[in-house]
Amino acid sequence: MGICTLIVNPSSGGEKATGYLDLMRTQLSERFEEVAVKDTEKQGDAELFAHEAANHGHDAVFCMGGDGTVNETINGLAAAGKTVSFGFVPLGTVNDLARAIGIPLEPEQAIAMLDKATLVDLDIGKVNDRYFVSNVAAGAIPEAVEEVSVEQKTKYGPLAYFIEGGKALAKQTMHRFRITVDGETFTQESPLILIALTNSIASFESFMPEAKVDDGKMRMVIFKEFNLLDSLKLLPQLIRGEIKHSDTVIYKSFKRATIALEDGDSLLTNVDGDEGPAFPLEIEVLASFIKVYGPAQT
Ligand SMILES: Nc1ncnc2c1ncn2[C@@H]1O[C@H](COP(=O)(O)OP(=O)(O)OP(=O)(O)O)[C@@H](O)[C@H]1O
Repeated sequence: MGICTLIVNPSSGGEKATGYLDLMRTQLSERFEEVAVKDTEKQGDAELFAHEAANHGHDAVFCMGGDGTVNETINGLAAAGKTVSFGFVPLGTVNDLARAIGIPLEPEQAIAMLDKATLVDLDIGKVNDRYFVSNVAAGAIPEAVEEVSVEQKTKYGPLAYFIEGGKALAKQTMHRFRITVDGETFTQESPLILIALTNSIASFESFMPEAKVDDGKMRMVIFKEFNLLDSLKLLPQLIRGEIKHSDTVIYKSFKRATIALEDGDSLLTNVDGDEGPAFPLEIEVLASFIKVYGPAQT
């Protein structure tokens, strides 16, 4: 048995969370003798609540929310450095970690899954002083993602990111990066660098099919300057999950990397869907760092 904390972001996914609270509380009561529910009110609350729960010796921390809430909860747990199990009900637009682990995207099913859930190992990433569970992006796409409005998300769902991202890539703003990947240093001009910890990026599950949640590695995809013909070649490769074979990208599988911006521009980064740290970036994978409730293995 034991004690758990349930962090709820009432604003996530069009204010769906509160409607599932009773169901989730009942489910957790089957496993834990005490369930402490904490509602978030603003940015940083989920991180603080997770950190407190870990320091108070709670056995597990769950959250209900989108990727932002999941990221904050992981940051709170990782910074506390205690062994606390993690679980979540995906309520956002994108839900990349849920897709990677195989947690149902339908909240009722995700809650029901906890009945027979098993704890699985999960790699997490660290970029400068922040932790992440899914991806880091630098370049045109992160600049564009900041522009996606709540109205666009509601109307188009994850497609909103692709529309804005596609428009931004078409503009082809190149930046000069100095990159070190597991000891190898090179310089490359690129409009976009993506670092993926799991298979799914912006809800696109076949982006990196070879990425497993506990393989102790990350993948870096550095897009080269490309013309219309290149992008027509790239699209089917993307859809088939073969981006690593594309000659329009440089692909690296790695454990540790640094990325510096050489051309003096400032450039936004995006970490798990929200604005990330400034350059230079120091990135590393923390293999099997946390245990997460996932579907029972058959
Ligand atoms: N009570 C609240 N009211 C409004 N905003 C909140 C509240 N609590 C937390 N937040 C904000 O919600 C953000 C996280 O939202 P989250 O990503 O979980 O859901 P979402 O935006 O619906 O999902 P997605 O990003 O997948 O669209 C936090 O960064 C925080 O700023």
